Amino acid sequence: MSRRIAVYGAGSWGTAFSLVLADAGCEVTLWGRRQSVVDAINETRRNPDYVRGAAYLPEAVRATADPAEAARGAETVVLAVSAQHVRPLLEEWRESWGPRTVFLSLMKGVELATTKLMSEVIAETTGASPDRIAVLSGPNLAREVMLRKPAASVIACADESTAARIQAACHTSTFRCYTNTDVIGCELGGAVKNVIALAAGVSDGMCLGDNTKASLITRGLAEVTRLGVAMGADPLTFAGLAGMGDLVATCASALSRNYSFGRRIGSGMTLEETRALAEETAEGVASCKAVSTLGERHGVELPVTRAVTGMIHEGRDPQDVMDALMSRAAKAEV
Ligand SMILES: NC(=O)c1ccc[n+]([C@@H]2O[C@H](COP(=O)([O-])OP(=O)(O)OC[C@H]3O[C@@H](n4cnc5c(N)ncnc54)[C@H](O)[C@@H]3O)[C@@H](O)[C@H]2O)c1
Ligand SMILES: O=P(O)(O)OC[C@H](O)CO
Repeated sequence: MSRRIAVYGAGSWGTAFSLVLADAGCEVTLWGRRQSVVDAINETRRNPDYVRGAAYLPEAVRATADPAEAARGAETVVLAVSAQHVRPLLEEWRESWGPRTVFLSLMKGVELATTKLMSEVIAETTGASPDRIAVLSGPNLAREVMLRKPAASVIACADESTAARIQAACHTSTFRCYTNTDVIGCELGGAVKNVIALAAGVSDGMCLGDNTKASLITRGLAEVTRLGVAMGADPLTFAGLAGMGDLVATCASALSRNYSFGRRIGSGMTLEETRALAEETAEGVASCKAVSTLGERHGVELPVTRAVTGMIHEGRDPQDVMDALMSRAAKAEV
């Protein structure tokens, strides 16, 4: 008998990940907020609002706008809405899930109001224990995954057997999943790479060149590793798919919303103009501020994250921010 899985969020990643689950043999119920998106998926097997022109969804994916219907019979709940909006949704939906439901977060963000990671928000709102909460993170641009181009990812859970069960539900010939027990490291890697991708985009928007971008990415990796270690993560996680892997994909791809957002800022657009053009979720825009706060709380310096926060939340000029980064005191690399 195939496994039934509920995916909440019919945006880019929820839709593409539903295709992966169906390819792996699962029956998927995909919850979408808007009835028009749900109808389009059921009638055309495509999601024109988010992943235009991509592959057709398999018949094993059925969409609904009713969260309770999505939950029916599902042993695993996959969460793919924007990080800043998930808490009230979980509070609204939690009654429809059973006491043994396993949660898998696909979200890459830190809650601005509380500086909580998504696994913490899930634990607080649902009461689930750590062995029932997993996260998936890695270099996974939705459009490429939807076209079944080969990709890899990490599933992290404190309980190895839970991670292995989820791995079995989404491992396919084009989507290769690894397991890990470092939930904090994988989540931080996914959230902070969005912030560094904003910086990489700004750099490209300013035509600063590849040396600048490589330096920002590498020093960004150093700062997320420092923060992760201070928060209890394994530093090796950041050398893996959820760290370096996702930085490479996101900081170099025009498909990345965070990179594109930063690029527009760097090329001289105002924040308001940039926001108006961003149709989908660029999580780093809110998360940079939350990550800055985490750095202050843990006594960890995060110069690139601070620079991005300065540009996005404090109206600082990109050129001034770059000059300030370069004029920091000279120091040892590690
Ligand atoms: N798109 C990707 O390539 C990709 C890959 C890996 C991880 N992610 C992560 O997955 C998460 C979802 O991203 P996405 O790309 O699917 O975003 P998206 O913008 O394509 O879709 C966002 C989803 O959240 C829902 N949503 C947004 N605001 C809401 C609100 N106020 N109330 C209720 N629902 C709301 C939308 O209806 C939609 O289903 C993000 O945390 C993102 O960082 C995205
Ligand atoms: O489009 P972005 O910037 O949200 O990035 C998408 C994925 O997280 C890449 O792994």
